[in-house]
Amino acid sequence: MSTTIKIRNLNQYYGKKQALRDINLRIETGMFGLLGRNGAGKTTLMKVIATLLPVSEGEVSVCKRSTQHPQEVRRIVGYLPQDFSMYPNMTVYEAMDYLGVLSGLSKVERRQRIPKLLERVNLQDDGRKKVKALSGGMKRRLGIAQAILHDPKVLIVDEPTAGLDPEERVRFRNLLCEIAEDRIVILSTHIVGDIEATCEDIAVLDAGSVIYQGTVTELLYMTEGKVYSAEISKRELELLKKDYIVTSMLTLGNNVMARFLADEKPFESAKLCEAGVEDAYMYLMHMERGGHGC
Ligand SMILES: Nc1ncnc2c1ncn2[C@@H]1O[C@H](COP(=O)(O)OP(=O)(O)OP(=O)(O)O)[C@@H](O)[C@H]1O
Repeated sequence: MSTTIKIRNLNQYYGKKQALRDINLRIETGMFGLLGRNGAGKTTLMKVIATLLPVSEGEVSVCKRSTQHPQEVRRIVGYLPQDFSMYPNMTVYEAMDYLGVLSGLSKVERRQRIPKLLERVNLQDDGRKKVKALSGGMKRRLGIAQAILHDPKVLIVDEPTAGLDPEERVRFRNLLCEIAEDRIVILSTHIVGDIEATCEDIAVLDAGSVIYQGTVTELLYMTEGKVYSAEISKRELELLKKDYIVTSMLTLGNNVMARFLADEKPFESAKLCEAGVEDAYMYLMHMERGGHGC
């Protein structure tokens, strides 16, 4: 069976408030990144796909199963919400076992599956620890183990790396990439670096609309030739900010190394740089807000 998510003309409302506007997306096997600032509509879209919110208008199907039949979709979708927490007083193994019972797994299946899953998320030595004693990163990994307990074809993870230290973040991202080898993993984040490191296909949401859908490479291509850097004084930086979008800056003694977007070389000492996803994202946001070049 094909692993594809199809979203057609989706409009989603909370009462009168429209959270998603005319979304059309097709998502295939692999890591798919959903990027957008706070309030852009990422969580709403993920909840619709996971059937936690009924579709207001439009059509959503997961592996040819319509979200109008939530039970069918839930069998093939795993979801790790932003504010994941589970049974703090149980041990890791007990919590997994309990969730296995709720998912309808037999005792034999649970005995076979749980140790393998704990190993996959590198918690094989922590089965007897209380859930509340785990670190933030370990809890997130346990969250993944519970979300793939029923071996779903689609795994949806909402802002998983916020608050993790760099080592845990890399470990977590690698885990998601492994899981995405034979299924769809949708990763929602406002951390551009997470997308850069893991996803080839992405969608960028802004104020409920998809403002970009395609590959990271194409997004970078759009910004090629528009990213410059220059060492300037702090006063010059203030002037630069008035005319250009500054995407990063690094203090160098009294000066600043500024990275900014410009359609053409603005002054002699500015050096053309290779575009990064963060630059491309800023460019996209600027164009979306009615910017005419930089
Ligand atoms: N239960 C709700 N009732 C009313 N409005 C809501 C509700 N949940 C979300 N919204 C609104 O819908 C819009 C989209 O919110 P959503 O949580 O999907 O965005 P998000 O991109 O996931 O943001 P974040 O990165 O902060 O999680 C926002 O304007 C938000 O205020």
